[in-house]
Amino acid sequence: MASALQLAGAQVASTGDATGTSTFILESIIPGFSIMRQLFLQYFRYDITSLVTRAIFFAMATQAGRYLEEGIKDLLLRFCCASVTISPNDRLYREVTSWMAVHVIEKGALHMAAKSSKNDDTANDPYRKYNALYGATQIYAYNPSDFDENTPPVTYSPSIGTQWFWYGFRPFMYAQYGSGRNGMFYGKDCGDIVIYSLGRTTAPLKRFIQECKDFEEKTRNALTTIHIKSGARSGSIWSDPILKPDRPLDTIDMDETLKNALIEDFHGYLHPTARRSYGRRGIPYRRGYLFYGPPGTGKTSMCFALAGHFKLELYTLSGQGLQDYELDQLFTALPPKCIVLLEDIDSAGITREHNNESMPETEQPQNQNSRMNLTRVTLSGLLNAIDGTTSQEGRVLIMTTNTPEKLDKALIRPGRIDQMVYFGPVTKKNAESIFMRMFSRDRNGDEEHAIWLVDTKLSEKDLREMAVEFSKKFPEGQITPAEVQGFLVNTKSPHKALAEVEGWIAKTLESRDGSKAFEKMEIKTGEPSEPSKDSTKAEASSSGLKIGTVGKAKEAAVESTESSPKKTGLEGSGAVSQGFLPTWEAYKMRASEGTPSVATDPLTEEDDTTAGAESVTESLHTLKSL
Ligand SMILES: Nc1ncnc2c1ncn2[C@@H]1O[C@H](COP(=O)(O)OP(=O)(O)OP(=O)(O)O)[C@@H](O)[C@H]1O
Repeated sequence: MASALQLAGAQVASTGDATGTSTFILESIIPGFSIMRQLFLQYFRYDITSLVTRAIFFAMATQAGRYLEEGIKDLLLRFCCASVTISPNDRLYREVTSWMAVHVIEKGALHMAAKSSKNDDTANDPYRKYNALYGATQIYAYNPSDFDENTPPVTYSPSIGTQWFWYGFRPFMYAQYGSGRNGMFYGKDCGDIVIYSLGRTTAPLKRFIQECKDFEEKTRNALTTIHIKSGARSGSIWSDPILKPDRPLDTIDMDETLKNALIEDFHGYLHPTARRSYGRRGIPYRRGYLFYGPPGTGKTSMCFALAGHFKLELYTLSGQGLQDYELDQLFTALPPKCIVLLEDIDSAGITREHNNESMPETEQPQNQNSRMNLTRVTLSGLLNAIDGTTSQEGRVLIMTTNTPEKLDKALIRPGRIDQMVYFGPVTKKNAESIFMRMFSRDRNGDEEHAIWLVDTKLSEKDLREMAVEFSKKFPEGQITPAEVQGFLVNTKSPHKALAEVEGWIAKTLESRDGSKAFEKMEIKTGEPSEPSKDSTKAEASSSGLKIGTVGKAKEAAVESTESSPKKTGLEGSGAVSQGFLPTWEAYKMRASEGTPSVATDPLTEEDDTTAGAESVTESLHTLKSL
C-alpha cells in the first residue's frame, strides 16, 4: 500500500501537465484515485481521469439542480401559497389523514404507507378484546367482513414526504414532517402536517379543513371512538382512535328509572349553555360518576353506550403502570368534551406514596416488567389530574369499581363524584329483556350466523311468553347480567335455554355458595379520614366533609320519596346535601311544578344560587333507593 501511494505521489510529481493537475485534484476529492488510475492504465490501458471528472461534474450538477428546485419550491410555497400547520396531538391531524387516505391515497396515489391492525401498538392491550369482538381498529368505514381476526384489515394512509393533489380546481400539497430537528424523522414519531394551497388566500384551506372534519364525523356516525393510553418517548399520550360500533343504550339491562335518570343527567350536563351557567356560578364545568357493583353487571358497557349515544369520545385508563406525571399529561391532553373512564379504580391500587416506597425491599419485584406493572399513581396525583389547576373542563369522568368501600373518601367527595350509580344483579324484568334481546330476529333482516338458532317460526308474541317463563325461574339479586348473557350465548336456542335454565341457575349458585345473594354494596365513609400527606385530602377533611353511607342515604331517600312525585334513581355522592347540583331530573321535575330557585333548570335559568342550598337539600329527598 505504502509503495502504491509513493508510486502515485511520484506520478503526480513527475507529471507537470494538465493530466497531472486534474489527477492531483481528483486525488484530493477521491482519496486513492491515482492508484486506481494507475491500475486501470496498467491492466486496461485506459485513463479514467476524464470519465471520473465527468461523473463528478454530473453529480455536482444534479445536487445543484436539487438545491435550485428546493429553492424555487420554497419560494413558491412561501410567496404563492397559503398554508396551515397541524400538530400530531390535535384531532384534526387524524381527520385530515383519514380524508387523504380515502380521497387521495385510495384513488391511486403511487406512494403510501400501509398498516395492518395486527402490527399496531395496541395489539397486546386489554382493549384488544373489543377489537377482536367488534373488529375495531383504524378504519374509515365500518364493514363487519373487514374484521376477520385471521385476515386483519390493511389500511393505507399518506406516506412521509409530500403529496400533491387537487382539491376543487386548486392544487394542494400535503407535507408530512418528522418530529426531529428540521422535520427529520426520529424513530417512528411523526411531526406536523402542513397543507399548502396555491394562491394567496386561506379560504380554500379552511374549506378543506371543514370538509375533513365533516367527513370524519360522517364516517363515524354509528361508531364509538375509544382512546387508550399509548407510550411515547416523552411519557404517555392517547392512542390513535379505536372504533367500535355504537352500543345502543337499550341493550343495557338495568332499572329503567335509574337508566333514564342517568341519561337525563348527561343531557343536562351536555346542554349547550351548561358551560356558561356553571362558570357563572363559579362551579368548575366537570361531572363525575361512580359506577359501582359486582363484576359483570354492565358498568363498562354503560360507559360505552353513553359515549355512543352522546357522540362523545371515550378515553379509558387504568391506574396500573402509570406514573403521576403521565396521568397528568393524559388528563391535560383531553379534548374539551369527552368521557374519561377510569376502570376498576380500586384495583388500580392507588397508593399514598410514590412507586411502592412502602413495600419492603425483599418484596420489591426484581424484573423490569413487574416493576412497571407495580408502578401506580398516587392518590394526590390522581386527585390533581381530576381537578387540579391544569385539569381540562368539560369532561365527564366515570370511575368504576367492584369494591366502593375501599375507595378513599377524598376520591369520591362531592365535586369529584357527583352521582353514584349502582349496577346490580338481574331482576326478573332484566332476565326477560336479555332473553328477548338474544333471541328476537334482527330487525334489519340481516342474515344470522348459522350457529345462532333463531327460530323463524316463533312469533314475537311466543318469544315474549317464553321470555316471561324464563324470567320466572330467576331468584332476585343472585345472578349477574354477564352470567345470563353467557348462558344464553352458549345455548343459542330459546327452547334449549328455557329447558336448561333451572339446572344452570342451581349449578351457578352452588358453585359460589348460592345461599348468599349478592350483598348490596355500601360505601362506608362515616368515619373521618385519616390524616394524609395529600393537601387535597386535608382540604376535604377540613371542610367537614362526611359523605353519608349510601345505604343510609338510600333509607332517607326511601322515607322522603314516599311523598315525592317521582324518583330519579341516582345518588348524589353526598354532594347534594352539600349544595351541589342535584339531578337534572329533579331540576326538571321542580321546574314543571313551578318551584322557584335552583329547582328550575340550572343550566339555562338565571336563578339565585344563594337560595339553592335548601332546594338542593330537598332534591336529595327525591333520590330513589336502589
Ligand atoms: N346490565 C347489563 N346489560 C346488558 N349487558 C350486560 C349487563 N351487564 C353485563 N352485561 C354483559 O356482560 C359483559 C360484561 O359486562 P361489563 O364489562 O360491562 O361488566 P362490568 O360491570 O363492567 O364488569 P367489571 O366490574 O368486571 O368490569 C358484557 O358483554 C355485557 O354485554
